[in-house]
Amino acid sequence: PPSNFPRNIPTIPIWVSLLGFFTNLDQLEIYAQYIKPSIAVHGAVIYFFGGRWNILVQRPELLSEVLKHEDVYAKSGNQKKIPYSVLAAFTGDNVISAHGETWKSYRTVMQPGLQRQDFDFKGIQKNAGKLVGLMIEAQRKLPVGKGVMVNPFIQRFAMQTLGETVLGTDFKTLDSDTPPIHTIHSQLKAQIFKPLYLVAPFLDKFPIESRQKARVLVHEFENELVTTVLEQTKDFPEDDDRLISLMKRARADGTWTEQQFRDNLKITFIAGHENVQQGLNTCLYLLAAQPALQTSLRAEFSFPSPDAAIDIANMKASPTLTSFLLETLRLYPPIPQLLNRCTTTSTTLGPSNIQIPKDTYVGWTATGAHRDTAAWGEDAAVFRPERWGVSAEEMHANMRKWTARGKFVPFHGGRRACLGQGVAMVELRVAVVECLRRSKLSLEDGATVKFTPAGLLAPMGLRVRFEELEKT
Ligand code: HEM
Repeated sequence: PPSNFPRNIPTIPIWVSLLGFFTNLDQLEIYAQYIKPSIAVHGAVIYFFGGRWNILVQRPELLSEVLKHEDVYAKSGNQKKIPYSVLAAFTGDNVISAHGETWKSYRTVMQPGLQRQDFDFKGIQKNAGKLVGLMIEAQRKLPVGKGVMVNPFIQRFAMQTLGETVLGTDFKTLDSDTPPIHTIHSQLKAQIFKPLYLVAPFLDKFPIESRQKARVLVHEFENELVTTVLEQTKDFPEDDDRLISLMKRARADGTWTEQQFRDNLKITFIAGHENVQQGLNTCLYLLAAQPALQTSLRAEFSFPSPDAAIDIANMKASPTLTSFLLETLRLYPPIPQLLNRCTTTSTTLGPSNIQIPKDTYVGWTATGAHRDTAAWGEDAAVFRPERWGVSAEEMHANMRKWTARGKFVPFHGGRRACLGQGVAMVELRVAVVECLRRSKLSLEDGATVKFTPAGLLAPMGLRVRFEELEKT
């Protein structure tokens, strides 16, 4: 690491960042074996990622300090950090990665559209119903004992729901498994999240054939997305207050440039479906592995008829469902690590005075903060929903308190907290309840589940068996 990096925290050897590439360890195993022993003691470590050395923080007190001082730890996304990379072309300059006045202009336009209270919950339920129907149908075609590969179905659900809920667009991903946006995006993702390029993005400076193809895919994806959304929303009324209409008005009145509109549309599509997708994958894994949990969740809901609408208020008040989701997001945060802040001045972090020079990338491991034994107790790595409290009210209060303290940060916190948290939680609640009301879930016998080696955190290639329940 550079000579001006802090001396009082350890350095994780560079090869640890490459383990996901040349071993079959998943990122939870890599964290537990190679990062935790140092970071748990010192609260932060020096860590190689994204082609540079960074300061990676775990201890919640340090993390909340970073989140609070946004002027010192300024957002600096891929477009600034690795502008030449395929990843930067994919995500562009957007509401998640921008800083200062540019970010404010993005957030001012988008916040009212994303934090509405009147989303189409019936639409989410309809999609969740289709998702479960597709998975049950796939199960019927499999030999006894085999399970359905759930990720492709969940991805289609997450894209469709995002499209209808916030972009006013029917991507048709639940009616066909090969709509263009789904196909291009799947091909692109296979390229983008290769661990080697996440760790060493400077390789994108070289004329590597697969990366050049990935760049072409990025353009195809952007054009397909923009064209589909604009076509489907062209007749929306002038004063419409859905997110997409607010974004189109910002483009038309010059608040945003054409590229800013495109980049923010892309990031809404990406962040709006992928994180939910990975979160739901993990939910199905944990449910399938714990039949008793399914029984208690099922007992919490009663449905007067198979088509009865799900009552969202009832779901929020449900302690078993709430604690299940919070505990899932704690142990398996879909965004497990982020290194996208850069110091605007030299600074000192925490009581042990970690001296950080100007222009240093700082980030955190949510995996680590969520499993920090000083913050969560000796059983921090154990799935124990009861830790959230007794009533749903108490659980929500704990969530807010623990987010403010930096110990529960799946949606991060402070001014830059996720704008889609409300929608995401509703999607997860509805999808979980729909799955349980229609089926019993189990893992294939002897299945060993591994998580992703890098990037978003989720079980890889998860197969779940669905046993259809009698309609009540
Ligand atoms: C389980 C699902 C989700 C998770 C775990 C999640 C997580 C996060 C995290 C960790 C951040 C902070 C990123 C950073 O600091 O660099 C973030 C920001 C953001 N998320 Fe989400 N997200 C989820 C769903 C969604 C959805 C469904 C949408 C939109 C429909 C969304 C829109 C956003 C936006 C716009 C921001 C930027 C906020 C800002 O900086 O002003 N997210 N999300």
